[in-house]
Amino acid sequence: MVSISSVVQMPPRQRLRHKLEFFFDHEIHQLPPAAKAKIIRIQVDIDRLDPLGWLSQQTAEIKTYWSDREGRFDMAGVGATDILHSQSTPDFSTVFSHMQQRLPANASVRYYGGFSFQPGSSLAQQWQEFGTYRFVVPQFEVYAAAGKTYLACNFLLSEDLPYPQQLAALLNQLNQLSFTPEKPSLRLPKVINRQDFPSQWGWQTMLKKALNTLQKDILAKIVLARRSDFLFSQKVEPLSLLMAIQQGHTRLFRFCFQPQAGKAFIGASPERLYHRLGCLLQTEAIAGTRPRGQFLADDQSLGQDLLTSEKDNREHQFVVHSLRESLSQLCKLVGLDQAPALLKLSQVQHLHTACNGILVDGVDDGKILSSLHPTPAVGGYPKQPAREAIEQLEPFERGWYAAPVGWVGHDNTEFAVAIRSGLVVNDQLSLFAGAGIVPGSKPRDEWQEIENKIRAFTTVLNPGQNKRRPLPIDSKIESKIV
Ligand SMILES: C=C(O[C@@H]1C=C(C(=O)O)C=C[C@H]1O)C(=O)O
Ligand SMILES: [Mg+2]
Repeated sequence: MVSISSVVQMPPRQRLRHKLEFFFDHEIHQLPPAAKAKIIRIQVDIDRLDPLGWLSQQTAEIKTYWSDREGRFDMAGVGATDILHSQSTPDFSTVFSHMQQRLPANASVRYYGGFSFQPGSSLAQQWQEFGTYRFVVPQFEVYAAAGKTYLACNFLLSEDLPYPQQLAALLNQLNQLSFTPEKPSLRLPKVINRQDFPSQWGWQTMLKKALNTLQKDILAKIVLARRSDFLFSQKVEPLSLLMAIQQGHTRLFRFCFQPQAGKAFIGASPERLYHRLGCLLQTEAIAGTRPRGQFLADDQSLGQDLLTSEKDNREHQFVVHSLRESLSQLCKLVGLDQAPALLKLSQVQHLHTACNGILVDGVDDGKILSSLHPTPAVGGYPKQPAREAIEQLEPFERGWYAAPVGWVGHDNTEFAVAIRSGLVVNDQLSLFAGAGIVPGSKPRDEWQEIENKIRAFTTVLNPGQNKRRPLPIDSKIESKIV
């Protein structure tokens, strides 16, 4: 028997091992049968540890990272206790209810993952492992919240194996984790080639077609994206790239979904699709863009220009209008900002409108997600013709770009919109970003707008290029009436 004081001083692995052994020896027998069918989480407090840095040192194939925009928690996950994964069209409500059945009433147990942008369409080869949806409960987590760090183990009990064997399997996995004090490497291999899809010339042609359709058709806004492929001199570590693009204290959703070694979808998105806590729903419109200025004065004048731009406000209002439409169906009470404010990020500034609601009884995540996604911030308006036009016009498949990614908890769900994101496959990175096209859009300006949006990535890929003085990154949204 180990005394309490010696347990406190033990390194993380031993502490978790003792707690797991204690659980299997004593506590498991008192568990009600209903609890045995759900995910069980055993966790210990550990000394402060950066979850992302820790994750980058793990050798596991399956890795998951999620960092909350509001700074509520950071989760670095290794392995998978449960995986929901499919290549076919999902029924959203069934996917969510499957997760809910296995989630215990423990707020920190979550499924992490997402859906593809067009879950109704087949997936290109490079997105197969991600599927039309993929959600994972990590086997082990380094989890940081409210100034504390934890090491946690999640597991499902099996009825077919004796408990000692199940414990032994978990301890074996625990032994594979690494806890080295070394600082993770931020070094990225050299970029040896960049190719854009479409090319700048192809973009002009594509936008001409889109602008023609906007004139003739019922389509009022379409968001078109570009893919920029980077080839590195050697394999690139997705988490090193994610660490490298962490700039200042910008409030972003940062994520990495790595279903297998050498393949990961990473990103740092400013945009929330929705957050649900019980019946409280939070969503937002983010659309309309200017770069950040070099100096405070031109930064402010770019912001002012954005707030008063007729074209950007038009782009923005399609999103607001569509949110209003969706929330009028989903909610019994809706609150919306009266006018857009500026959201300042490290490289660009956007128009932002916050939107909240109280859900009608019985509205589940499946209904919320299928009603909101894709918002006209990443799809277009009206939604269906916009989706079809995107499929026709874009020369690549979006896969998980601009799709809902996030987590599902016991009575709490959050999805971000997976923009400012990239797919890493061994020595290649495909970066994605798009721009809202409305009548009056100029192909060259929209090309540049996208270039600005991926600058958080491109500055770290080409060190020395695009250097500019960092301006204050305002974490709060500057309220101004247009
Ligand atoms: C589609 C993207 O961004 C969206 C398009 C914006 C715009 O066109 O002004 C602004 C923010 C996002 O809603 C992207 O970054 O890929
Ligand atoms: Mg725009």
